[in-house]
Amino acid sequence: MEKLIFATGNEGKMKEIREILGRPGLTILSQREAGIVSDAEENGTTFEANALIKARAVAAQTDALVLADDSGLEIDYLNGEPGVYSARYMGEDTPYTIKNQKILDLLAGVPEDKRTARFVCVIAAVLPDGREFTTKGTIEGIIGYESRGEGGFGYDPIFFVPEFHCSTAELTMEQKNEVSHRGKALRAMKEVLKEVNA
Ligand SMILES: O=c1[nH]c(=O)c2ncn([C@@H]3O[C@H](COP(=O)(O)OP(=O)(O)OP(=O)(O)O)[C@@H](O)[C@H]3O)c2[nH]1
Ligand SMILES: [Mg+2]
Repeated sequence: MEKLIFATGNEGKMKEIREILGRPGLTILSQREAGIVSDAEENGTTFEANALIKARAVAAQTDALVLADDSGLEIDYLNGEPGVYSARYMGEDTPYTIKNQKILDLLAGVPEDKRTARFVCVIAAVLPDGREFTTKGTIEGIIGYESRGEGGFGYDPIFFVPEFHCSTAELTMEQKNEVSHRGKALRAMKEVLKEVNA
């Protein structure tokens, strides 16, 4: 595993991925850095399906190992929404300040024990020989009463982790990666790839 291409267009994910998987001797390229344009349509209904769709679309254009991340925020009070549609919730180009405020408004007056939520991340790998693997990671938390913090990306300012008493946007990247859905799924994938000698 000397080179891998990550099938994502999300720079926030890419930063975390480099921090979690990075080691001397391993080149990690985003699909853009690899010069690959993906035509993946994320039309699956599960994180697993969409992660595989993204990984396969890039793998079809390279001989390198390809990984992809499909992730999202499940809010129990909203019946699991936005879930697999997290990036598209209220429109892909709508700023997260607006999306986050909308969620805070939808949960106005809802008591803490009903504000439970989780981030979910599925990592898919497509190996040069065609084998495919997926791993999953989650982090449980609650939707806060206000946006807090500047770190991370997306919904991080409204996602509070009880053991840290703050939002994931208030954690350092190192702290977030240690406990996050993405950190867990990527470390599990590292083990899988080691086992299959990829
Ligand atoms: O605050 C957050 N902290 C996180 O750690 C996190 N992980 C996922 N998300 C949300 O879920 C969508 C994924 O959707 P997604 O997997 O389709 O990714 P994407 O469209 O952004 O990029 P790509 O990888 O598909 O190119 C993202 O855009 C975010 O809205 C997060 N929000
Ligand atoms: Mg996407």
